[in-house]
Parts: sequence; structure tokens; C-alpha cells
Amino acid sequence: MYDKITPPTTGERITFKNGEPIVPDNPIVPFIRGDGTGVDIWPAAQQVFDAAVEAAYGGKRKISWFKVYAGDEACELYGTYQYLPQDTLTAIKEYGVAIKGPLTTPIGGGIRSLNVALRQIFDLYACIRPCRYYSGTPSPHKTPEKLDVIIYRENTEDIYLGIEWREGTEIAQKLIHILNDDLIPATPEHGNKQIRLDSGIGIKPISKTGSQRLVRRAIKQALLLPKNKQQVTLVHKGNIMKYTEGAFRDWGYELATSEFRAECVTERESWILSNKERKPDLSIEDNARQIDPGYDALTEEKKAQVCQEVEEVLNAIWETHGGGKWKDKVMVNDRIADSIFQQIQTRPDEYSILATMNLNGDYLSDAAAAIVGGLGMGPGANIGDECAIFEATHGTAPKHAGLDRINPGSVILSGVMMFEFLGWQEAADLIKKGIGGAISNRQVTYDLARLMEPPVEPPLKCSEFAQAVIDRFN
Ligand SMILES: NC(=O)C1=CN([C@@H]2O[C@H](COP(=O)(O)OP(=O)(O)OC[C@H]3O[C@@H](n4cnc5c(N)ncnc54)[C@H](OP(=O)(O)O)[C@@H]3O)[C@@H](O)[C@H]2O)C=CC1
Ligand SMILES: O=C(O)CCC(=O)C(=O)O
Ligand SMILES: [Mg+2]
Repeated sequence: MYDKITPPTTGERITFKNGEPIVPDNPIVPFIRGDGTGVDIWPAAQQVFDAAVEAAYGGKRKISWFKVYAGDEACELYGTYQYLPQDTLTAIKEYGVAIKGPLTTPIGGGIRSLNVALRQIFDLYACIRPCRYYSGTPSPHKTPEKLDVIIYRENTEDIYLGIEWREGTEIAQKLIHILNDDLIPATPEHGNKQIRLDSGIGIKPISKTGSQRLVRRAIKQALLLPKNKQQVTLVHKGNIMKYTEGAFRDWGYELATSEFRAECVTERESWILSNKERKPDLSIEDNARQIDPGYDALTEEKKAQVCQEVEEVLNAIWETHGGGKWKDKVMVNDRIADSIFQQIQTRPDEYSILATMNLNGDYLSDAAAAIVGGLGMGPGANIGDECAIFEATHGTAPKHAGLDRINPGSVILSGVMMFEFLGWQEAADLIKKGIGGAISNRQVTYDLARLMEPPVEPPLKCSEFAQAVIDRFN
């Protein structure tokens, strides 16, 4: 079955039923060490994982690690250009849950992202990246503890699908001509726009299927959160890209108000309901005036639309959601992408789950991680219905590779997510305690050390931080 690797002789497979993992006490978990700082981070993280499982379960549970290869390490074992060998794919498919270090993607040419390929091959459609503050972590932000969000990023489509053509190639030229000569003129809303002949062309597909299965997961997650965090914000640039980003928003609302009708309220619905609650005899038009402050300046047609919206909402959900009942529902709202970048800084505590398309979520997860301490504190998970791969938000950080100095925190916290996914909460809790303990005692790697007041000198090495986390389990 395998060409160059051998699974551990002890341990069992994790299987999936209805999207949920069924986990034996001794699961086999494939891991990819990763390129660049993967050489430093992985051994440190694995040491923490094993120590946490041992401390939590005293030998009753154990992970059998299965080393699989991708990136530069794979080329060394399997030969030139063998960046993602079949053995690795077979192992991940067979064992269902894997964890990985970062993998390099060259810029402007060369191979396409191995990280993205893994997400696409295993249909890991939800990239989940929590950004939560650990007490004592230095931050460039004044109140980082107010940010406690989980980014739910669509992981399989958008510009990230990687369908694009280089400038000057035959297909790029052909596409530009078809667009300029046929398709754009046939679409009156595009006026007389034209694409420059020396353009590269990329395709940005956003599907209803992809959008709704992501938002479905986000809403289900919101339902598990404390009441004050039961909120999903649809992030989009729908004012500019109406049929991709705007459609993502619309499909999100559509799902929330159909499949989750009993559990959700939209922000605009909540305004309409609360207006009527405050003043039961409020007219439809006055209600419309209150939800759209510019109402009186609208055209008659637009005014009629807002009034219709108010009427439809009251008819549809006053009974079920009115009289304050909406306050116990998951609040679904939306924010334009550029605005959410400032909102998480200026009003961090107003957000909980941010549901995004692929590229927006990529940008936003690095930005949000920066608020809570930087990329050394940004874990992640790629989840599908039959497979899950855990990995940090950051990349290979090549300038720090092999120096035993990088912060392994993000991969360690990705392991916390993995343990929570497996239902091994005790191991997850020990690691969180260990990380919190180490940081609050100023036992930190260079990235956090330089931000602390006064700076920590000398900072811990990557391997020393792992040991400090383990030492703080008790
Ligand atoms: N999932 C994946 O495997 C990903 C892979 N990549 C790939 O990684 C490569 C390098 O990308 P690059 O743009 O440099 O981004 P990186 O995320 O690798 O690193 C950028 C900077 O972020 C900081 N940083 C990153 N990781 C850590 C950490 N663990 N602890 C502390 N600080 C950290 C460092 O800042 P400083 O030096 O200031 O301390 C580092 O120089 C590219 O090939 C890219 O495609 C990128 C993202 C995800
Ligand atoms: O795959 C890559 O090289 C980059 C991916 C990335 O930045 C991400 O998924 O956050
Ligand atoms: Mg990224």
C-alpha cells in the first residue's frame, strides 16, 4: 500500500460518521514536519502533545504518530518534484486526522501551494482559525483581551482555487478577446469596459454550495458558544464584487433564515422587531424610517422596498422571535471586508464568529492573530466531513529556520484544536494551562520577548518554550 513509509505497528484508524470523528484510545495520526521552521516547531510541539496525553490519561490514551512527507523533505525521500507523494495522501485518507507544519510556496511561478492542494484534495472546506488572547501576552493593541473571535474561512474556492493564466499566454489572450469582444459588450451593465491586453487573468468562483456549507458550520459553532457570543458575521466585499462576494453574503443570510430559521435572527430583523417592541403601534413606515436612517431621501420605489421588508419580517417572525425572543437567537450580520479590519481593532468585543471567503479569511486571520500576540499565537484547523488537517496560520518563516528560536505556540495550539476535535478535552486543557502559565511567567520566545515590558532577555528557545509549557501543566 505504501511505497516508502510504514505505519506504526500499534494504533487504530480514526473514522468519520455524519461528519464527526470516531476516535479510538490509540489513534494513528499522520504528521507532516513542514519546511523552514517546521524543523524547529514540529519536535517541540510533538513533545508537548505527548506529555499532555500522558499527563491527562496516564497511558490509557496515546497517539501513534505516523511520519508522512510533503515539501522539501518529500523531495529528499521520493525524488525531485515529488512535493506531495501519493503515500502522504493515502495515509491522510486512511487515518482521517492529520497535523502539519508549514509548507513553502514559491511566488510568481513554480509549484502551486501544497497547503491549498491538501485542502482541496480532501475537501477540507472550513478553515477555522480562533484568535483568542492568552493573559500576559504582549500585543501592539491596548486591549487585546477584548478580541475573542473565530474565523470560519471557506477553504476550497475563490481566487485561492488557483485558476489563472499568465500574461501573454495563448489562453490569456484568447480569454481577453472573448471577454472584450463578446461577453462584456453582451452585458450592458459592464458598459464599454475593456481588459488591457497585457493582463494576467485569474478566476474567482464563489458557489452557493461552498458558501452555505461554510456558513452552516459557522452557525452550528455559534450555537455551541455562550449566549453573548452567539453571533455570525458574514464578511464580504459585496459592494464591489456583487455576484461573488455579495452572493456569499446573500447565500449566508438565505441559509440562516431558512435552515436555521428557528435559531437565527438577522441584524436588520432584530432592529425591526425591537422597534415594534419599544412602540407596539409603530407604523410600518416609521419602522422602516428607523431601520434606514436615510429613508426620507430614498426614491419612492426604494421606500416601498424597505416597507415591504418590514412587513414581511413582522409577518414571518413576530410570533416566534418578537417580544424579545430574538435576543436568545444567533445574531447573523454582515460587514464589508475593509471595514471589518478596522472593526476588530476599534470594537473587538462586538464580534464572535467571522465567516469569510477564502482570500478575505487569509488576510483577516493574520491581522487578527497580530492583535493577540502575533503569528506565534495563531492556530488553525482545516475541516471537512471526512477528514481534518490541523495547521498554524503562519508560514515557514524561512529566516528563522533551524535556529531553534521560533515560537511553536501556533502549532501547539493547533494541537489543542485537534485534541478538542478528538474529544480529548483534558489534554487540550492541560496544554492551554501550560501555555498560559509559561507566558504569564514571561517564559517566551523572541517574538513575544521583544514586545514585553521590560523586554525578556534572553528569550527562550523554541525547544525551551515547549519544556516550559510542559512544566506548567501542574
Ligand atoms: N499553511 C502554510 O503552510 C502556510 C505557508 N506559507 C508559506 O510560507 C512561506 C513564508 O511566508 P511568509 O510570507 O514569510 O510568512 P510567514 O508566516 O512564514 O512569516 C512571516 C513572519 O511572521 C512571523 N512569524 C511567522 N511564524 C511565526 C512563529 N511561529 N512565531 C513567531 N513569529 C512568526 C515572523 O516575523 P518576524 O520575523 O518579524 O519575527 C516571520 O518572519 C511562503 O512560502 C508562504 O507561501 C504562508 C502561510 C501559510
Ligand atoms: O499555502 C500557502 O503558501 C499560503 C497559505 C496561506 O497563507 C494560508 O492559508 O493562510
Ligand atoms: Mg495566510
